[in-house]
Amino acid sequence: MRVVVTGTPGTGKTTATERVAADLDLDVVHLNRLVKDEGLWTERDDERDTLVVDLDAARDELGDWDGIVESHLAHHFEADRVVVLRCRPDVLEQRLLDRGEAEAKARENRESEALDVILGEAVEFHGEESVYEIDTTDRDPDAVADDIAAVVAGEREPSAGTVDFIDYL
Ligand SMILES: Nc1ncnc2c1ncn2[C@@H]1O[C@H](COP(=O)(O)OP(=O)(O)OP(=O)(O)O)[C@@H](O)[C@H]1O
Repeated sequence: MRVVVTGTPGTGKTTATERVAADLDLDVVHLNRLVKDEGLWTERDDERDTLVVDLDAARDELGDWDGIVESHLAHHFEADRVVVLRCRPDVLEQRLLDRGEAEAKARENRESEALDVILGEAVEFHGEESVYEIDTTDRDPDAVADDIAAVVAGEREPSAGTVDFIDYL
């Protein structure tokens, strides 16, 4: 079973999937770490202080994977189920600022979250029947991890478009 966990930076993918890995004894790939460790990028985006990921090289590196891949780019990979973590944009912006991100980056991600950018891509690439949206606002990481585990176990119905953050633009 291949499950990707995607979502705007700050929705809590790394935090929640670390707990799922511990609870379920599953392999979890944190793609951002793999990209850095293996040099799977093409250039540095100095303005955004990020690396431009080489998705083909990342696909090759992952090979015939099983378990969970976590990243805001994870929905670009083939998968059986696609979890999209969501967070109310003002809360998301604050989480990013608390994590030490630059104001411009926090604001950009707040706007992207309000516009459903990643959810839209996930549905476009995989179809609504494969997408599971989980709102992490006001929920602790263990509760989010339980919801992801329920997707892995096949105990949740697909859901997309269940949150509406457009008023937070
Ligand atoms: N459920 C939660 N409630 C409150 N804060 C959270 C929650 N999950 C994560 N956080 C905090 O929000 C910040 C972002 O979390 P995390 O790094 O897991 O997000 P991410 O989606 O993996 O981000 P990135 O895509 O940049 O790796 C961290 O400081 C983390 O401690």
